[in-house]
Amino acid sequence: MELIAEKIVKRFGNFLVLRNISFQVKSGSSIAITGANGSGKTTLVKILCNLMAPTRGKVIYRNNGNVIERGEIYRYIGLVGPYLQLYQELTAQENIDFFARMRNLKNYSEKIRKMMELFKLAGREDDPVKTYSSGMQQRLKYICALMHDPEILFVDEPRSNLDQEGIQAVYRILEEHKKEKILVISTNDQDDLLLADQIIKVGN
Ligand SMILES: Nc1ncnc2c1ncn2[C@@H]1O[C@H](COP(=O)(O)OP(=O)(O)OP(=O)(O)O)[C@@H](O)[C@H]1O
Repeated sequence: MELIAEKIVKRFGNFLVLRNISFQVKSGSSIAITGANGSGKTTLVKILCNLMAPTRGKVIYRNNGNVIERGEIYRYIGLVGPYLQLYQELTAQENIDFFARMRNLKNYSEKIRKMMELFKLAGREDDPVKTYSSGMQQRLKYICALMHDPEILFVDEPRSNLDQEGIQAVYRILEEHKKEKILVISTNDQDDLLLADQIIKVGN
C-alpha cells in the first residue's frame, strides 16, 4: 500500500494554508505532520482522508500498484481525531456496531472484547457515550478506528485527553501498526515525532 500526496495546495478564500505539500509513504513506515497551531495540520489530514478537497494537487492511494478509487478509500483507512464525533446518545457498543455495519464487518465481537480490555473500557460497553469522560471517548475512538484492521491509520493529536496509561496503550498500538502498515500522525509533541520515519512541517 502507498499513500502519495502530490503538490497539495489548500486555500480558504484568499488565505493560503497549504502550499505545495508532496510526500510518499509506504506500508511499513510512518509519517508525522507537524507545525504550529493553525498551520494546517488538520486541514492536511482531512485532505489526505478524502474528507476535504484540495484547491490543487492530488492524493493517490495505491494498492499493489493499482490506484484505489476515491469512493473506496474509506475501506482502507482508520481515523482518530478531535473532530471525529461519536454518537453521544448511543452506548459504546451501539457506536461500535454502527461503525461495523458501515464497513460491512462480521464476527468482530472477540476483537472488540480484547480492545475494550486493553483500553480499560471493559464493563462499560452498555453505557451511553455521553456518560464517558473525554479520555474514555478518545480510547473508544481508537477502537472504532482500528476494528477493521485499516491499512492506513491517521491519528490527529494521538495524546488528546489521554492519561499516561492511555498514552502507553496507544503507543504500543501505533508502534505495532507501523511495522507492516502505514501510520500518519499529526502532532505538536516532540515525543510523538519519534514514532515517525518522515516529518512534514506545514506553515512557515
Ligand atoms: N473550513 C475552514 N474555513 C476557513 N478557514 C479554515 C477552515 N478550516 C481551517 N481553517 C483555517 O486554516 C488554518 C489551519 O487550520 P488547521 O485546523 O488545519 O490547523 P492545525 O495546524 O491543525 O491547528 P491546531 O494545531 O491548532 O490544531 C487556520 O488558520 C484555520 O482558521
